Amino acid sequence: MTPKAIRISVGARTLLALFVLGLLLSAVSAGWDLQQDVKRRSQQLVQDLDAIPLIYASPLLHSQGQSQEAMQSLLTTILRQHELRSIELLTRSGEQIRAESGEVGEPGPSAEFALSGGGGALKVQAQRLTLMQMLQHDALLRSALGHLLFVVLLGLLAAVLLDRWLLRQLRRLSDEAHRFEATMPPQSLSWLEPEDHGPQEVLELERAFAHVHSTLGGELQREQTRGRQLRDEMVRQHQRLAEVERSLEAKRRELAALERHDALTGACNRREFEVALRREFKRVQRDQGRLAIAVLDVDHLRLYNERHGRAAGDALLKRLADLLAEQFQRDTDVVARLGGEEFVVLMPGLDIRLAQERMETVRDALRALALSHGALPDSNAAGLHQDWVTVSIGVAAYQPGRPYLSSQSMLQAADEALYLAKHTGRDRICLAS
Ligand SMILES: Nc1nc2c(ncn2[C@@H]2O[C@H](COP(=O)(O)OP(=O)(O)OP(=O)(O)O)[C@@H](O)[C@H]2O)c(=O)[nH]1
Repeated sequence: MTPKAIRISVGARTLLALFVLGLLLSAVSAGWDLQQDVKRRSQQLVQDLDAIPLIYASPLLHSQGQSQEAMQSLLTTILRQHELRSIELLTRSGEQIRAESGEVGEPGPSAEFALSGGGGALKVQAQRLTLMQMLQHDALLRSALGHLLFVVLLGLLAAVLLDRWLLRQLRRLSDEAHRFEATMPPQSLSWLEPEDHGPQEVLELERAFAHVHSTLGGELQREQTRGRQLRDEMVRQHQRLAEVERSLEAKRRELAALERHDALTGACNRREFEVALRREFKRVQRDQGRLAIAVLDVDHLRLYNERHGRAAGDALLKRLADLLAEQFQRDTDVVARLGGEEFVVLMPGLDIRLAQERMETVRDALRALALSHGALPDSNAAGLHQDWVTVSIGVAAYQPGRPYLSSQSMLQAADEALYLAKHTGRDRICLAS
């Protein structure tokens, strides 16, 4: 087993972390002690300065009776002995003698003393010691600082190891959790680098994470499948609804057509005709144009029904409606069944003569069909009647010089003309007067 293969538990790593913390605390404490020591040394320096006049009062007084070189030598000795920056003696005769260490850098504290017995004054200035100077002079301090550095380095090393062994893997696990995508397959241990040997707890955490991942993924897939099925069902229902709507629309159109057309013959019904008549009548009144109406009635339909049956009578009515539809194909023409065996044709733009001509054409076309009646009352009376189905027609027209007050009075005039045609022998056209 290589050293890398040894797994270190989270507990051990926590201990390591506590150790690092302890080291750091020791380092801080040592740094604090060092600072206090420096402060103490500064105070000591001031006290040393105060002691100088007391220690050297007598030699200084005595030296003033000697040569300047002797005084200079004494000052230099004191300077070196106490590691001063400078020392200056003002003799009682007013002479000024000075000795300097020649050190550069920041000056330390200074003090001035009057020498007892009228021996003049002494001015001293200490040298402020830098950390390096202190270290040079103090072996104990050097040793303390060395230990402090060692502890700090050890702490840093331990922190790096802690980060590599625990925190980095926890960070990766956290990243993985952020990138969590339930629809993607779980990545198992792939997020650990091959050379990584994470703590057991982290591996178990990762396994638990992968388990939750795969469970959620499965659940999500089931939900997605259910969602798809619901969507498909909705599409099917939507299509069914659309089919029902289409069929409803077709029925509605059929119904609308039935509302406007006669079920047996397919011609317009009475209501549709009346709407058209009112519309065209207003127009002709406004434009002072022409509008003709012809009312047609099958002659002796009752007898025909009795002879051939009602279904044959229906077929006859349908035949007549088709004939009229063929004859009147303009957009403005309206062919309608008023009820029973009675039809009406609305002919905008035609005066009474033209309408009569068109009706003659209808009669010719009906005759050309040669629909045998077979039950006409006088069919056997030679020369009076042919044995064909015939129609009687009454025609009325709105035209200049022949206006009607209303569409109804115009229709009534056509009806009266039809009545006349019926009562003057049928199979003919009568014009409204
Ligand atoms: N087959 C069929 N017959 C109908 C229809 N509507 C009405 N009739 C018949 O048409 C006949 C109309 O009879 P009448 O009013 O006496 O008129 P007619 O027999 O045609 O004689 P005239 O009109 O005087 O020439 C009745 O017998 C009705 O039953 C229908 O839709 N189909």
